[in-house]
Amino acid sequence: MTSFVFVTGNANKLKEVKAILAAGGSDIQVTSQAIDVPEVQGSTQEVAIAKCRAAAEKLGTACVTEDTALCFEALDGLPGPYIKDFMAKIGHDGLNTLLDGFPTRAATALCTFAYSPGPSHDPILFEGATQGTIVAARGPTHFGWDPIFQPDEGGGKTYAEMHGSEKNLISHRYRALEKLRVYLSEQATKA
Ligand SMILES: O=c1[nH]c(=O)c2ncn([C@@H]3O[C@H](COP(=O)(O)OP(=O)(O)OP(=O)(O)O)[C@@H](O)[C@H]3O)c2[nH]1
Ligand SMILES: [Mg+2]
Repeated sequence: MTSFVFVTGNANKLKEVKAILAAGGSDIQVTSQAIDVPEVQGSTQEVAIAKCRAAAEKLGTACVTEDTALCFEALDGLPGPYIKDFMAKIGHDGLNTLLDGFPTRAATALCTFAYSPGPSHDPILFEGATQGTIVAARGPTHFGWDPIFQPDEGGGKTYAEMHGSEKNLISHRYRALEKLRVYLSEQATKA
């Protein structure tokens, strides 16, 4: 059996991670720690590495962190890793308005899990992406920008309109977590 400490302050992320692993029949046990770690500016990979490194130093043990970015094609990938601040300041309507006048509303939801074997080690990254379109908000509003992201594979529904089990089959988080799961299973077999 494998386990990891997931450093996140986001209850929705934790819930989805547990649901995705359970749906896949994985025996990986997840415990969570809501410690505050700084998030630097930079590429999604630089942000993920710095956050995981800081979390491992603070915890003094191996850990997993996760960063989610929402990248607009028309804006060359922005807001990207800064989506949290954009959501907080301009919300669903503002994010839609931002794209008015551009030829495309295409967007990529990008999830980056980072695994650190412990302090002073380089974190390893696992990325997952889901392509979609930014639309006027539809569906329940309990998780971030779910109501304005309509994945290409979602049969016309936004993430928010999907049942959790539906989102978890095609989501950026599912795709990245699957790579982490395979890596941890391989490590456990080697040990
Ligand atoms: O609609 C959504 N569907 C998702 O699947 C999803 N995953 C993350 N987010 C939001 O995007 C920002 C990422 O920032 P983020 O990666 O720094 O996360 P966070 O600060 O909330 O938690 P953490 O850093 O403690 O893990 C935050 O506003 C999250 O709420 C999502 N919104
Ligand atoms: Mg964060």
